[in-house]
Amino acid sequence: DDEKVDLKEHAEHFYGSNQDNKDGDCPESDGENGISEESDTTLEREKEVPVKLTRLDGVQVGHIQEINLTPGRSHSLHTVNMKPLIFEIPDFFSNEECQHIIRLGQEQGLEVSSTHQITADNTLRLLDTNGDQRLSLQEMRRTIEDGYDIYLNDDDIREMYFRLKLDPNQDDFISRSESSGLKVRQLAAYIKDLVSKNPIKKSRYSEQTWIYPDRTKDDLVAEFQRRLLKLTRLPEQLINKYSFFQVVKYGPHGHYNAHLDSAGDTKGLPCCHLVTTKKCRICRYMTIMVYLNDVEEGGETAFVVANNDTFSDQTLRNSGNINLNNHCRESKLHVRPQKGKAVIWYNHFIDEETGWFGDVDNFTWHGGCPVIKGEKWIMNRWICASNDREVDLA
Ligand SMILES: O=C(O)CCC(=O)C(=O)O
Ligand SMILES: [Fe+2]
Repeated sequence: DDEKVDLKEHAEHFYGSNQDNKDGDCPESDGENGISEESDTTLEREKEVPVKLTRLDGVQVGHIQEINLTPGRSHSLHTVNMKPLIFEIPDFFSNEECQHIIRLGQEQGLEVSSTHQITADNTLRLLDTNGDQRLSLQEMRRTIEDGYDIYLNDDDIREMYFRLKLDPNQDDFISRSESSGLKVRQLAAYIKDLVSKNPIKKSRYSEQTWIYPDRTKDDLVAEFQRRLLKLTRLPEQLINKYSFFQVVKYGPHGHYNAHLDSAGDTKGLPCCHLVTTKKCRICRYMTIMVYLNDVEEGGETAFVVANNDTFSDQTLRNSGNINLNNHCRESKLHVRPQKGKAVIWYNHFIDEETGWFGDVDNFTWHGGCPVIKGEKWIMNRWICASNDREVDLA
């Protein structure tokens, strides 16, 4: 799953700042003093008003709106949270529909989810964050998380030091001289071996498959597309293109550590859905996730920093709360899995000037808490957009 690698690589550097490249094709705005009195000119201008992205109005937490998504059935849209904006639709899928999607996934065959290839190349960056010329346990933990997307606790790290003879004086610090004996190749091999025996240490412990609506002549998949269009009221090009979705199964201990489903944009990288190169960023405007079964225990979707006053990438990473396998309860908001329930959120804001793809919403950091009992099936549908409205609407 290459794109997850990209998400991780790029996401880190990008949030927080707002340096969208807004020159070029930005439509002329009629600001306060640009309004013409002449009616024909006004008409002319109205024709040119560019299509905008839509964003449902949450109003306030607990707000319920009746919505019409499919003939003969009524649905309701519940506002779960405002920061970030999250909605739920109970019974978005009926029991039969959930079964049907699970079957589609099973028929296609699930594969182990992966986010990162552990390679023995020498790119590991030792994160001496406080610059004291030695690595604390926390700094080593962060080094391994960043380098390999593997989540260790202090005892795992001590065990690793012992096996690799990295910390002979056992003071829990890797000094400069100790780190000179650190062979990245050896470390990578150790981590690889540890994870093969202990997949629970991976950031994502699940199985998955992709379903492509255009290749799947399936009535429900087509119906799903229609429901999305009615729900989101987005231009249909956005719904019809890149319409593939993921079916995911978590077994006992299955989890997905916290992440953003999309990346920010300060380096001006192209969106991954528009290019075939690896140097790209994931551009997903919305996430629609549906629980396909009831989980006996655990498996909540956790929004790690929801409703915090401020967001800091470093604070989040140092807190250890990305590791939902160990820190699920520390998250600020939990959504309970419930068969057929859809959870919907916006990974990006709408850019005020362009009316199109804006900044990433850092408050959407989220993941799946460990399944304690039973299994958990979900489907993930992402609605992609980019900074180029013309390309998106083509
Ligand atoms: O399993 C969950 O609740 C969250 C899954 C998720 O965030 C993802 O697959 O991107
Ligand atoms: Fe996600």
